[in-house]
Amino acid sequence: MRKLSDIGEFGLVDIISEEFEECGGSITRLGEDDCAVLKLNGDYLAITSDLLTRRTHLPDFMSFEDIGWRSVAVNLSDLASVGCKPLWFNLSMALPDLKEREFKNLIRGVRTCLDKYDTCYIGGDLSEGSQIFLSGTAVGRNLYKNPLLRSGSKVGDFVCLTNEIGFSGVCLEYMKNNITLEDEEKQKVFEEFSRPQPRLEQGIEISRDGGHSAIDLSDGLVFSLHQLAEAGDVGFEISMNKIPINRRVLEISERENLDLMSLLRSGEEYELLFTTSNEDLIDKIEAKVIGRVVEEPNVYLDGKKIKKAGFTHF
Ligand SMILES: Nc1ncnc2c1ncn2[C@@H]1O[C@H](COP(=O)(O)OP(=O)(O)O)[C@@H](O)[C@H]1O
Ligand SMILES: Cc1ncc(C[n+]2csc(CCOP(=O)(O)OP(=O)(O)O)c2C)c(N)n1
Ligand SMILES: [Mg+2]
Repeated sequence: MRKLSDIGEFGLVDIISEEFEECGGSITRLGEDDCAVLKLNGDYLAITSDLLTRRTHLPDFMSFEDIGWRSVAVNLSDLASVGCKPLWFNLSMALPDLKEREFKNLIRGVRTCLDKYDTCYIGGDLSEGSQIFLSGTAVGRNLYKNPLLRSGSKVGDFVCLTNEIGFSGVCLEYMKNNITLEDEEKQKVFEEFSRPQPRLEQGIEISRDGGHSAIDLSDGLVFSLHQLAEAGDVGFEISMNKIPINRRVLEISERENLDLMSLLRSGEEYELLFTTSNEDLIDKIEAKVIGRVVEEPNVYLDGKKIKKAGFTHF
């Protein structure tokens, strides 16, 4: 009998999807987008859940405040990727017997992130547990009746990223392979990892100014390119030299002999990958064009197909 690790995260989502009919009011299908998007009285609402566990998502260098921040940010990033403004947030927690101060710091991190993005805390649940386990749920609304779905890419569109990437990959290399980082580099890498910035402003502008599709990079650039291309039944032609890898990341990679492709697969980054034909939008939000949408399915990097690989659970 197969076990979950033989089936993998996406196989498991398929098993769940087979069990349920399409849901009235939902314009997304189970497993296909970063959020469920629901049409209600002419409005588009988005709802998403993302969870964090100590072993998989929360390295020891993170403070309790960082952990609280991150539990909100990863959920708001999903709302950003469908171009929705966050409204409400709910957090369920299983916790070991922490010190009161640690718990208060965690909650302060939650509050700081919610305040930054003008989102209201509305409830949750608490249980004791052997390890930290935080499951957030966020609800948002699309102001422009143009929720960004993964399926919307059009041939000829520009393929874009909202900002530079790369720190999460360096962080993973540091933790897995113990690469050498100077103190200041280490501090920057840890900070970038601990405080992801959901790209809500850009996501909302992309939706307003006619963006066609979007996804966040939580599973890594390479994986997300494949997911976005597949969902739109199109292909992407990407130029390696256009991918905006942070200058300091490049310096570290060169010095430590890191493989750039593995950095692009690392995941746990929260920039948006999106498609649009609107060059004014790209200029306005200072997005970086990394390639074009083409008819031929698959993802081509400098003309060569790249394998769909990234982080998956189980
Ligand atoms: N337990 C589940 N039940 C139904 N759908 C799920 C479940 N877990 C994941 N999914 C769906 O699979 C897709 C990918 O999930 P996830 O990796 O969490 O998305 P994201 O990377 O955008 O946070 C989403 O559409 C999500 O709703
Ligand atoms: C510092 C660090 N540790 C571990 C990883 C490996 N990793 C890549 S993606 C990922 C989890 C992605 O989060 P997930 O729970 O799939 O988020 P979602 O896609 O649901 O938003 C992990 C642990 C990493 N990239 N960086
Ligand atoms: Mg995932």
